[in-house]
Amino acid sequence: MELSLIGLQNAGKTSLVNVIAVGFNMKKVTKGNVTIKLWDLGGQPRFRSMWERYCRSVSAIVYVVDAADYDNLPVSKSELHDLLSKTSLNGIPLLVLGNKIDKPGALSKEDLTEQMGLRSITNREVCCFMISCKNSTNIDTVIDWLVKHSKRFSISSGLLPEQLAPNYSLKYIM
Ligand SMILES: Nc1nc2c(ncn2[C@@H]2O[C@H](COP(=O)(O)OP(=O)(O)OP(=O)(O)O)[C@@H](O)[C@H]2O)c(=O)[nH]1
Ligand SMILES: [Mg+2]
Repeated sequence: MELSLIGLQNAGKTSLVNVIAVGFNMKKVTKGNVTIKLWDLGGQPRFRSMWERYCRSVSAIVYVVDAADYDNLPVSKSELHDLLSKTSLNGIPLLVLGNKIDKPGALSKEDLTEQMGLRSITNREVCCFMISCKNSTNIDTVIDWLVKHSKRFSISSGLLPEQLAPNYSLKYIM
C-alpha cells in the first residue's frame, strides 16, 4: 500500500515514520504480506498545496495532529477539511492520529474528534486513534489499521492495484 502522511508542522509526522519504520532507511515497512510505503510530506504552509497530489490514488490518508497544541487545531482542522473537499480524494479512508498524548494537557479522543470536526465527514470511512510517537503508544493499532485497509481495498475491488491507478503502489497483499 502507499499512503501520504500529512498534518501541520510539528505535528509529529516524521517521528511517526521513524517509529513505524524503525530500522528501515527507505520509510517502508513490511507487515506480513503487506509493504507499507510512507510518504512523509512537509506540514509548513508552503508544502500544503502539494498534499492533494500526493494523496491521489493512495490506500488511506493519514492525518497527524498535535493533540497538545491547542493553538494550531483550528488551522489543522481547516487544512484537513480543505483537503477532503478535493474531488480527486473522494472516498479515500481517513485515519486521524492525535499525537503527543504523553504531554500533559493533551486532548482526549472525544475532544479531538470534536475540535477537528470529524463527525461532519460522512462521505468516507473515518477513524481516529490517540498516539505517542515518543512512547510508541498505540503504534501497533495504527499499523493494524493500515494493514487491514490495504487488504480490504484490494480484495473488495477485485482488481490489482495497478489496474486501479497507474501509480498505485499497494505492493502486496495476500
Ligand atoms: N512529546 C512528544 N513529542 C513528540 C512526539 N512526536 C513527535 N514529537 C516531537 O515533535 C517535534 C516535531 O516532530 P516531527 O516529527 O518533526 O514533526 P513533522 O510533522 O514531521 O513536522 P514537519 O516535517 O515540519 O511537517 C519533534 O521535536 C519531535 O521530537 C510525541 O509523541 N510526544
Ligand atoms: Mg517532517
